[in-house]
Amino acid sequence: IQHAETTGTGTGVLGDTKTINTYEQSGTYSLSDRTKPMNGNIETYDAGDQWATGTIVTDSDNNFTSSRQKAAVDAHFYAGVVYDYFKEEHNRNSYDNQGSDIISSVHVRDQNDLSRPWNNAAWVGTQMVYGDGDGSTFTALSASLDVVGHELTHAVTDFSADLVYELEPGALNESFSDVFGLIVEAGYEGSVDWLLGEEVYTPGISGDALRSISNPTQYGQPDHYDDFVVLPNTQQGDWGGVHTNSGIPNKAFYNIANTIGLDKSGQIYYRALTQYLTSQSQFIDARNALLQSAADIYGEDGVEYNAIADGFAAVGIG
Ligand SMILES: CCCCC[C@H](S)C(=O)N[C@@H](Cc1ccccc1)C(=O)N[C@@H](C)C(=O)O
Ligand SMILES: [Ca+2]
Ligand SMILES: [Ca+2]
Ligand SMILES: [Zn+2]
Repeated sequence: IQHAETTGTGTGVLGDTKTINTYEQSGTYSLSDRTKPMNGNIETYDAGDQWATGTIVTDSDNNFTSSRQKAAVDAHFYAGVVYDYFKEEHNRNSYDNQGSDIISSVHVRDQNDLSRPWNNAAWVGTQMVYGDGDGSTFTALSASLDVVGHELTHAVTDFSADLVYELEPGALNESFSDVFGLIVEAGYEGSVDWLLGEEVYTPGISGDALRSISNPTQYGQPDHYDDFVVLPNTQQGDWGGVHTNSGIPNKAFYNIANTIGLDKSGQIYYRALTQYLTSQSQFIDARNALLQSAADIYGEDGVEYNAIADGFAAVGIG
């Protein structure tokens, strides 16, 4: 059978044209990127408005330009960008450092409410899933690189620190996903916006975002440990407010990155996530893990080390 790695074009959710890595088999093209030094591939599926993996997205002419294909084009392309970041910046081969498949599904609906579009995206332990958004709160979430970076970082976390998704460890889990989502986006776009989800949040309102790293309180998150929000450790309570209290370590990251830059911060944060943090790490443990990582890489009591001590002290930690 004839088959080959091919290069196609696609239209993204926001109307942009992207060049994508596809795979041709017997005249049909699919969203399977086999160009990376992985054991698996980067593959993108259409869940058919269910909570499912679905079927791999295919096209007859290698131009993925239909309306239904747009979210898949973005999920596929941005998964490759995030793969490249972890490989090039941290020499990590996919989320598990074993080169495993990176699978994404778009047009996913919430397992608890299949009746309407899903205003979210997630890592479900085996793959990324993206909702279409209802068009008011969100547009299709794969259209934003910081979302894709956020979700794939959850996979990295699961295969390293494995921070439990509740209370302070859960807020750290969320914060590390925001941190690397932001760093990947800044590296790709050439400048940092300190915002999360601005490209997909409230398509009818310009200039807003789901979260701000530089000013968490702008979107209802605390930016100091004194303002930690106690919520029930239940699904309704967002597992103790993991998306709320992530504002505290997010602000610490802003303080640090604003002092020593995103590249050094990324190296320190990656080392802490993969070498020192564990499933029950609390905010103070993250501070200490980041201090140790900075000392390992840049030396005890260096500018980087002190930026971390100061950045966390400013949010009431350490
Ligand atoms: C299974 C359901 C819960 C999963 C929550 C996922 S990990 C998550 O945190 N998703 C991000 C999506 C995102 C990321 C970056 C920028 C914008 C939006 C998230 O923050 N979801 C919000 C809406 C939430 O779940 O409260
Ligand atoms: Ca952003
Ligand atoms: Ca908006
Ligand atoms: Zn998350």
